[in-house]
Amino acid sequence: MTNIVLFGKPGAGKGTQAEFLKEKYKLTHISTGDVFRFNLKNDTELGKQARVFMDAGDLVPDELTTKMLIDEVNKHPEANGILFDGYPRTLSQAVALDGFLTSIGSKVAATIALEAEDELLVQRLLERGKTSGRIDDQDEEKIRNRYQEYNEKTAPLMDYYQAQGKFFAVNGIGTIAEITQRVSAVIDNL
Ligand SMILES: Nc1ncnc2c1ncn2[C@@H]1O[C@H](COP(=O)(O)OP(=O)(O)O)[C@@H](O)[C@H]1O
Repeated sequence: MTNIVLFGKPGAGKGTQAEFLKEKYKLTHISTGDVFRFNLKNDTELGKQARVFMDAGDLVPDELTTKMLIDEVNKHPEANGILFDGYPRTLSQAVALDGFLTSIGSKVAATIALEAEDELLVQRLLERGKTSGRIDDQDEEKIRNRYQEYNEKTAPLMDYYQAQGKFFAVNGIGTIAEITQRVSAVIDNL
């Protein structure tokens, strides 16, 4: 199983790249943001619990997120490999993911970060907010809060994966195809 973690700030293009990479490498794409939004839309119990955090641009608590993630992975026992998009976002989630993958005889092969500056990303999100209907993309203050969450809770994961020799950063600015190319070069070298 080749499990890849796609890493990057909000708006870095993880979801866009995932669409191409999952086809190219026959991976199962799990986006925690998409799963949460599906639950919000369908007003499930999980959706009810996650809504207040998501709408404010806060991270959903680890326990809830990790349980949901493990349930998602378990839905795909036949997977060739999983493309994790939006998980892990905290150290506790990264440790939980390692523990879970070890328990099923697997591991994270690489964490690939899409890099771009905050100012460019905030503009991208505001643009996306005009059409996506996502409440968390429509208000600059909520967007800034997501960056604060990222800087405080998610950025430390770079060191975590670097210490395991699994962290790769690629330039996230360019055409979609150029960036797919850069990420592919990392995967092809694993
Ligand atoms: N791993 C996670 N841990 C906690 N909350 C999460 C996680 N993944 C997604 N969420 C919640 O869903 C929201 C949207 O996720 P996503 O679409 O991946 O965001 P973004 O576009 O900001 O990268 C996050 O702001 C957060 O509230």
